[in-house]
Amino acid sequence: MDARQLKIAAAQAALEHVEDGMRLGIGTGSTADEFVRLLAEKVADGFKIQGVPTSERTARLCMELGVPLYSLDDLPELDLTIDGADEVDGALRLIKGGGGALLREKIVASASSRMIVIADESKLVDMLGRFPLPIEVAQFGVAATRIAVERLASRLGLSGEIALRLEKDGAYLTDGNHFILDASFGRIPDAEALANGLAAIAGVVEHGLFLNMANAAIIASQNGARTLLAQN
Ligand SMILES: O=C(CO)[C@H](O)[C@H](O)COP(=O)(O)O
Repeated sequence: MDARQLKIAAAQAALEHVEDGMRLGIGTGSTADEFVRLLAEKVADGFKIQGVPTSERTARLCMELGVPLYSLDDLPELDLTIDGADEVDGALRLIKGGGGALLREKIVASASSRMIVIADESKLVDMLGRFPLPIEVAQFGVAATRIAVERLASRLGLSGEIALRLEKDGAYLTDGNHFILDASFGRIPDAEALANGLAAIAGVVEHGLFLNMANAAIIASQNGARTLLAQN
């Protein structure tokens, strides 16, 4: 299986957890896109779901393919969210936000009774931190926020570049009109301390550490898709 087929395998396995009539959070990224394509085929066959997208990108794809969408304000309590991840550790703690949708992804996952992560095995790590941690920050005072993040990192014994995410026309802007700082700290031994510290910084809107959120992760490899369950 090539990289795309692995994503499709994970998405296909996740679809088995989606029941007729569910209120469904729909994630963002290339793996989540495969899930949307498979879901759209079921919807075309008469399967009923109410979807809440985690980004404008996912909303566009859903609309193009006929997946019914609602806003989270219309459907503030969801049954299940299916989303990708940039990293997954053995305790199903995640780094998310590579696609820039971390704030909406975290809000939607938090509004869901269950979250299932879909990924290929390249995303599995023994400790979070190989992937740069996305931190969504207010545009106002970004230099001061970055210094506050650096000081926090140093208190926790972490170091590494903290880079403003760029795209071709300048700084990358999230759907909420915020900037992203990508923090290359390397291995993060105490993800809880980092998450708590980031949450306490005024300019930080949200960070990409998703701790105690995923109930299951469906990991696709050449041997098929296997499901890891959270211990909580
Ligand atoms: O967090 C995300 C977007 O903000 C994505 O879930 C994450 O980046 C994984 O994307 P992909 O499936 O393309 O590897």
